[in-house]
Amino acid sequence: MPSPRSSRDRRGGGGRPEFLSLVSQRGPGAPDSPARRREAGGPAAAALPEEDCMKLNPSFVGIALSSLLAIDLWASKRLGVCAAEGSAWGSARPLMKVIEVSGHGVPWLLGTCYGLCQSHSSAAREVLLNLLFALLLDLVLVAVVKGLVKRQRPTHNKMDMFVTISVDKYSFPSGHATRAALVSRFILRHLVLAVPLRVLVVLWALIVSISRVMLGRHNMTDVLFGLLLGYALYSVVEYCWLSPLNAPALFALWSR
Ligand SMILES: CC(C)=CCC/C(C)=C/COP(=O)(O)O
Repeated sequence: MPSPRSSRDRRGGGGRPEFLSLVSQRGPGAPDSPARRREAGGPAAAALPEEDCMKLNPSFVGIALSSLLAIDLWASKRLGVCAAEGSAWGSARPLMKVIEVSGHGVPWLLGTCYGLCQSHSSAAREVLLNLLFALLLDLVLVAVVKGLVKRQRPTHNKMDMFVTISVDKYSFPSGHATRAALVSRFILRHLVLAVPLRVLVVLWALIVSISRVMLGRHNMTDVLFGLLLGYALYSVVEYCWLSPLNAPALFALWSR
């Protein structure tokens, strides 16, 4: 049984805690250092503790991720050809900014609310109410992820965007890309459109997404993740689909 004295000794003289730095614990002269164990020989000598091995060899996943991020930064900078008026495709910047507005939250929210006020059929009301729910869910989700990840926008981005909120200083994921994927999937599922129009909807989503990198607003990974998130979010919206049966109060608000 350990004596009261020995436990006091471990804490250092006078009852004060004793601090052990990693250097004194792991230095070559330290009693339990790997080097000492190797010198001492014996079966346990060659086996390094797992934590030491991990420090010496950065993991493969870590290297792969940092390489991917480096490629992302490099390629996104090269593709940011409309990032400023003086950039390689600077003359296309005004057109890119029109495309940017076409995927912005404000026109989509206002347009959906306007449609709701004008709709006379219960089917249109149901679809538009769910579109409004989808757009709001998207805004909240993107804001939460941006706030958690806090990835800065590319250094070549000029922050001259139309109506932003505080988290929009961050870039991961691209809110325009999530909205483009979500809205286009929604439209393709709930609007009866001729094939050329369906193709146009898909093209619009792709152009909005590509324009984020060309304008220098985002890195490619922000946009790719945004597209995946928006696509997945549509499935959530469909799963929680609002109808007069499960949300009668909401539908009563818009019926006349
Ligand atoms: C203020 C409202 C209603 C929406 C903000 C829309 C917006 C500015 C999103 C940012 O998009 P990116 O992340 O693609 O730059």
